[in-house]
Amino acid sequence: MVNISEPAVAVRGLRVVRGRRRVIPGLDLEIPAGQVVGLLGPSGSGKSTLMRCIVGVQVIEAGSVTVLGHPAGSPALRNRVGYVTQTPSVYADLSVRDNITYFGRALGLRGAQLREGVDRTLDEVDLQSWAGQLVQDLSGGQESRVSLAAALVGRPDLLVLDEPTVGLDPVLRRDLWDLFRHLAERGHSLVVSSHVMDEATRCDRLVLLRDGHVLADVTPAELLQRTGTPDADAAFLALIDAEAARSGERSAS
Ligand SMILES: Nc1ncnc2c1ncn2[C@@H]1O[C@H](COP(=O)(O)OP(=O)(O)OP(=O)(O)O)[C@@H](O)[C@H]1O
Repeated sequence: MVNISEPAVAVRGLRVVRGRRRVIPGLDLEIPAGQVVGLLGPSGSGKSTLMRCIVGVQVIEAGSVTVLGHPAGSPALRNRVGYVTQTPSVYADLSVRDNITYFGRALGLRGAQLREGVDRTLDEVDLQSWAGQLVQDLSGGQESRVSLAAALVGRPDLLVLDEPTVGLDPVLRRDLWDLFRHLAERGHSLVVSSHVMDEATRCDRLVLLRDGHVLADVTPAELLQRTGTPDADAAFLALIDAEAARSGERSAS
């Protein structure tokens, strides 16, 4: 289990170039352990890039990313960090149960522990009744839940989820956010990206990104209080407007 007095993730002076663009120009951030932290921001703001840095699959230009006390991507983190990308990464020609069993086994689960882990995870992502179905015969939302299950089955200390609720109906979205909360209460740390601002209120903490910068790193209540707005959508727009006004003042002076 994670030591919750230490941050789950510490990012210092991070710079990342993708293609010819510096998409993260210098970012410092701490993600506390045992919380659900939302990574929010417009398309192209750098959410997926930052997540790739956290799981250690992104080449970085400068800076450091420390995860659970180790450099991101270290072998010591292999079984401790779960990552779900926007594109489902499971085997289309295997059943739902066989996929989750395969990933559980790869993470070292065996025997009764493996069977119980697979059943519990199928329940959590609400796929028990689809367990015998081939993944290629599932809907997009069901397939993305199989990907989530594959990451969940090993009970990683840190779960990094890139837009896990895209394409899901409101009931499933609510159930998944309840599951994230339940995992955080058990000491797991979660970083969840989203475009959907109303999901912000389900997080313990919010990191709002824009153009690879941290625009705000606050609790949902602080966000509304700071901006004097009624909801997260309006708050985000208020922060963007305030930043544009500041940079306008800087370039005029
Ligand atoms: N493979 C790549 N090569 C070059 N540039 C890239 C690549 N992937 C992403 N980028 C650029 O990096 C920037 C950040 O992209 P990123 O995918 O991290 O944003 P995002 O906030 O996750 O967006 P979205 O919400 O649309 O998924 C964008 O300007 C994007 O065009």
